[in-house]
Amino acid sequence: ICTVDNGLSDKEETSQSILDTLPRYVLYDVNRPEGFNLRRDVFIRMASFIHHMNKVSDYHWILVLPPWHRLYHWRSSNLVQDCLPWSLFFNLDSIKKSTPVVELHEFFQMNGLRPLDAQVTLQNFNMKSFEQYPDFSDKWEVVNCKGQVQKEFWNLNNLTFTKSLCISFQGISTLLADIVQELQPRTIIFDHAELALHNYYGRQEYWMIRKSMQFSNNLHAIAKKFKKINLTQDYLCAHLRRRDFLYGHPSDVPSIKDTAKQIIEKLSLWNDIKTVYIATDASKTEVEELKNYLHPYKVFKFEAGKKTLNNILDGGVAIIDQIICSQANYFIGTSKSTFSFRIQEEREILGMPLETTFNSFCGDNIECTQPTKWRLVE
Ligand SMILES: C[C@@H]1O[C@H](OP(=O)(O)OP(=O)(O)OC[C@H]2O[C@@H](n3cnc4c(=O)[nH]c(N)nc43)[C@H](O)[C@@H]2O)[C@@H](O)[C@H](O)[C@@H]1O
Repeated sequence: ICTVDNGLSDKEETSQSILDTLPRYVLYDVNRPEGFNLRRDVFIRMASFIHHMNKVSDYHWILVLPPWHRLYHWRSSNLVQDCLPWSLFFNLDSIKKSTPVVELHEFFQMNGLRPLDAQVTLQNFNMKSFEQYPDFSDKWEVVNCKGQVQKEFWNLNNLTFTKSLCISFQGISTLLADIVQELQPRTIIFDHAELALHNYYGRQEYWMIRKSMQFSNNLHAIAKKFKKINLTQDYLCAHLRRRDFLYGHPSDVPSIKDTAKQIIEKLSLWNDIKTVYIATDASKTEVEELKNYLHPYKVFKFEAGKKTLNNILDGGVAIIDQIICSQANYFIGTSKSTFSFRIQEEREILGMPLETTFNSFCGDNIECTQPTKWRLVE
């Protein structure tokens, strides 16, 4: 989807009066190592910014969905996982009902090879070492670039920019409107969009955009089929985030033995549940070890066959895990994992009872606090 095929070139002149009637576009990208579910959160912030622009500006603004591109956590090295459209994972009709968005290839059909008017790389303000009380006020400032500025987004050498600048940024995503007001671009790309914070986290607008992010019908159908065959009774879903979490958040990740112990403790409180569904990025060996500890409970895990994996890729498999966990009778997730947060949100949207949703594993022998209950606001 990252090709330009309509033949429009940057040489084509369009008169100012026509330009004034055309929509304007915001593109964005996120810090490379960030995972899928943090990126979903950044989308909400950028969508909120577009809503704001469409309230305050004379132009119609459209958000260009950044293609999914070789995420660090997608581990199947035999699959090509570049430049994937959002429609592979999400129901675009649903997203479009709440926010004006286009896929990158649709943007190219409209813009051709014209350079983007502006590339803005967001960066943090330098903290002065003597600053005892950091200043958290919303602010931005054009500055010298701190490090390397991304030159090729999504490996596309045909995406060029007329102007490129770095901006120290601290504040909510709607503050980006001031930058747009200053630069007056028709097309602009923000890099490191994750630095722009939520406008109203957990409020009405947040949930309106969040609800629109439904997964694709195809992924729902695969999850439904798996459940129909395997999960015929009430089940508990456990999301075990491991791999980089083992050293990133060691005190939040229990050993496999303790994970089993904590699952069995929960099951003992819910007499009707005798089946466990495991969603995890753990290795096969760890999953087998867990299954042994959980014996004689029935334990299931979704494994995509070769053909299915080729179609839905690693990202699709992860979403199927999330769909199945969202619909479970009881959910226990990994503290601080956005993968688990998104499941909890989905369960709120589905109206699952509170006590079955906001539960997390604790590290071995640690009395941990349970997750904040971010309730849905209509
Ligand atoms: C330490 C931080 O962790 C953050 O991860 P965290 O919030 O859990 O959640 P995500 O941002 O989604 O990144 C974790 C990725 O790991 C895979 N993964 C994790 N759990 C599962 C699972 O149960 N099933 C399947 N199939 N895949 C899983 C999946 O690709 C997922 O998008 C990252 O966003 C940050 O970049 C950073 O790495």
